[in-house]
Amino acid sequence: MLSLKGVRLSFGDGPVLDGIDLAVAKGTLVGLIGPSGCGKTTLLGLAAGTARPEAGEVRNGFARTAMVFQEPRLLPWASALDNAAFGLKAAGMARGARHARAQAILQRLGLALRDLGKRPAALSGGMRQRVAIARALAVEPDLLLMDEPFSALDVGLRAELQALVRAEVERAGIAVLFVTHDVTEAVRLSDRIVVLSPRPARVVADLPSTPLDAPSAVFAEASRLLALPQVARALAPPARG
Ligand SMILES: Nc1ncnc2c1ncn2[C@@H]1O[C@H](COP(=O)(O)OP(=O)(O)OP(=O)(O)O)[C@@H](O)[C@H]1O
Repeated sequence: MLSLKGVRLSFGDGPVLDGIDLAVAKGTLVGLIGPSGCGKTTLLGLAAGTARPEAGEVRNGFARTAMVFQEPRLLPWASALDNAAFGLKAAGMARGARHARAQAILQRLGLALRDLGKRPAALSGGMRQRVAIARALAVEPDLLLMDEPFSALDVGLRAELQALVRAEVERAGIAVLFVTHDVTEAVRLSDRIVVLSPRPARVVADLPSTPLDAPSAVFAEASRLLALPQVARALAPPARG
């Protein structure tokens, strides 16, 4: 279980998060939406343990937490296979074993055998993000934190990769907390959708959800959610001025 209770965190220009209460249980997929700049990435940092709250409490009771970012952050000199196996190498796993595990995951995520030896510069953006996701899954996390992991991808590819990731996390019973600006993504992946207010963020809605696949069902549910004022506010484009 990951739990945040009464969490506050400020930067020089005031509080970013204030009074955040949020729990993520084993094996559940929680989508996090909120206005631009409200503190979603900061919240993931607290969950990952890279930041500490100034008030309140963050408890991460999961054994292994892995992270996927919006951009792949791969080692440019290493092959797709070595990038995917990076966490396993760091953990001391022998070369043959780590390559076998990384290869199996890369192939399930849609990489062809011929691509495994290629460096990131020779891969498409979609393939690079598959490698980044494989790197996170290879360490067999029980909590996966993802910060807009599909937002740089084309719409068709996005839906394909969302379905593949959902199959992987459901297969392994991984809990997921992911940030998105795309309500259809939240609907495709989430068991719960948590909505944050503008900065300083707090939780303004915590909505039960059921992961959906059929496009008509996804769009119907997305429209229903967008009719909720908190959701519409969370996904509105940033005000210009
Ligand atoms: N290290 C930092 N120092 C100072 N301010 C920061 C720092 N990191 C983030 N902020 C500020 O905190 C606020 C929240 O940032 P954060 O990246 O968590 O928001 P976000 O909801 O993920 O944004 P977006 O939706 O645009 O990705 C922003 O106003 C940002 O400028």
